[in-house]
Amino acid sequence: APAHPLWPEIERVTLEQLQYARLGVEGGVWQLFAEDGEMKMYKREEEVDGLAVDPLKAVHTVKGVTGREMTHYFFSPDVRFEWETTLEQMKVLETIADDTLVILQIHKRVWPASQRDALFWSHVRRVPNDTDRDAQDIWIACNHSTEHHEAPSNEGKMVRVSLTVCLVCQTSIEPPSDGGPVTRDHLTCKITYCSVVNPGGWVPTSALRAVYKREYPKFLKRFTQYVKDRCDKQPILF
Ligand SMILES: O=S(=O)(CCO)c1ccc(-c2ccc(C3CCCC3)c([C@H]3C[C@H]3c3ccccn3)c2)cc1
Repeated sequence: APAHPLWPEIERVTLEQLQYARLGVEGGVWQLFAEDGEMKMYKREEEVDGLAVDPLKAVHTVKGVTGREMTHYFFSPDVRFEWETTLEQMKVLETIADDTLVILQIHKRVWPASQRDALFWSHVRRVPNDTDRDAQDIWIACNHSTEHHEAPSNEGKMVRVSLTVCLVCQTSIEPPSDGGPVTRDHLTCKITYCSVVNPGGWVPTSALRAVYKREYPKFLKRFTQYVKDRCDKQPILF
C-alpha cells in the first residue's frame, strides 16, 4: 500500500463504510422520507451539540451501467460540476494516487445557512466479491473530511462542514438467453449512498432538514441520470 500518512485512515474508513452500507436499511431505525421510482431515501434524526446531523441512506437500482462506471463518475473531479449543482468552487489539493485525492469544495450558499466549504479525502476501490462466485465485484467511492496544510483555515469566514459519504455499487448481469453478447440492457447496478454531514455551525434544524429533503433526492436522481447518459452507447467498463 502507498506510504502516505492518510493511508491507514483511508483504508479503515473505506472498509467501515462498506460494511455500514451493506447493512442496508434494516432494524426499523431508518425513516423513509423520499421515494422516486427505484430510489428510496431514508434518514435518522440525530443532533450533535444541538445541530441536526441526520445520517442519510439511499438505495437505488439503475439499469444499463456498472458499479465501476457509477463510482468512477462520482469520484472524478473533472466531471463534478456536470452533476453537482450546489458546488461553487472545487480544488484538488493533493493527488495521493490515481484513486485517492484530497479535495476542497466550496458549496453555494443554501438559505438560511451561511456559505460552507468541505475538505475531504476521496477514494475509489474495487472490492473483490469473495462470497458469491458468479456475482460481480463491488465498487465503493468514499469521501471523508480531513485536515490539509494547503486548505485555508477560514478564520471567521467560511464555515467548514465535516462529512463522511460513501457510494457502494453492486453490478449484476442477466445474460441474454440466446447466448448473445452482454449489452447494457443486461446490466443492473444496485446502489447504496450513505452520508453523515455535520454542518459545522448553527443552522436552524427545521430549515436544515428542509434543505436535505429537497437537495438529496435531486442530487442522487441527477447524478445517476448523468452516469446513464455518459455511458449510453459507450463500451461497458466492468
Ligand atoms: O456526496 S458528496 O461528497 C458529492 C460531492 O460534492 C457531498 C454531498 C453533500 C454535501 C453537502 C454538505 C453540506 C451541505 C449543507 C450543510 C449546511 C448548509 C450546506 C450541503 C448543501 C448544499 C446542499 C446539499 C445537500 C445534500 C445534497 C446536495 N447538496 C451539501 C457535500 C458533499
